[in-house]
Amino acid sequence: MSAEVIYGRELANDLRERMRQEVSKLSEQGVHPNLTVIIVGEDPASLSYVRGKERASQKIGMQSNLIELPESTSHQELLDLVDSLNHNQDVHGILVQLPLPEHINEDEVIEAISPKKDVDGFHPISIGRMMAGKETFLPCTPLGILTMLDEKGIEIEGKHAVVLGRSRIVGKPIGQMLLNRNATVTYCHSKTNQVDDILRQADILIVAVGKPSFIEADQIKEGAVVIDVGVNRLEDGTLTGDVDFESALEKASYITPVPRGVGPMTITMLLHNTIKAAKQIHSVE
Ligand SMILES: Nc1nc2c(c(=O)[nH]1)N[C@@H](CN(C=O)c1ccc(C(=O)N[C@@H](CCC(=O)O)C(=O)O)cc1)CN2
Repeated sequence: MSAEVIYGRELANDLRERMRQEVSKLSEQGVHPNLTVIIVGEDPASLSYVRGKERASQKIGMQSNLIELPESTSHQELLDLVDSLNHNQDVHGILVQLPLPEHINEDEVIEAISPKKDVDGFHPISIGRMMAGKETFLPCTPLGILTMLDEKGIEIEGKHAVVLGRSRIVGKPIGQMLLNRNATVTYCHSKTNQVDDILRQADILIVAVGKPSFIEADQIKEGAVVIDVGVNRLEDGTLTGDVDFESALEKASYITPVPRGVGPMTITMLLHNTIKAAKQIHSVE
């Protein structure tokens, strides 16, 4: 078998074109969706992601503010900034780029963001609503993954989905979101026993561990759908996923590449959530 490769980049481009039209319609109604992104410090990867978010927003005609703060910014200064953005009527989406420097308490900062503007979907209220299966902002990477599966017509209900990784951004929420769609979900992590036996049972395998080529073909069930969320920069500067793409290609039915797979969908879903926030705040359709 040779898997079909799911290119998130292509789907992201189609979706962003539709969003561009939506933003233009909203502007005619006097609503100008605004995404404000805060970055603290100068981590090169994070800087590149936030600039990507700014570019993507501007390309679809959305207003975007990028606030770059020095590493020395205090916890209180960041909380005060978030508070002022919560009260700023012109701002619809607030995103604080993670990770934050160690002296800042990430949880407190996330909890300070108004749930109405929580376009990352990381606020405990958003997470709680997601767990209850209620309408809310869903975290961008998992939402991008579900959108890719749906776009390909891949059945989720009744399937055994195995999630390797339990991060706040990807692992935990994607498992819950697949459960909400009636998949049978198993989480695996660094302390899981006999992990390979579990991985080989996966109809849908989500890998988000941040270790280059961690998963090889012999850990994958024949015909599985393999979603690679890893973004690992190698010493030679190339980017690779958590899955050994070439060998997995022969075993899977569908597979996402790195780059051009899940990554571009993350930013696309952020734009989607910001448009949704603007519509909700202004009560327009
Ligand atoms: N507040 C948040 N912080 C972080 C998030 C998040 O969703 N919200 N996710 C990650 C980083 N991230 C977005 O912020 C992100 C990672 C990767 C990509 C992406 O498009 N990857 C490309 C390759 C890009 C490259 O060449 O480096 C791909 O996979 O094709 C987008 C966004 C952590 N922090």
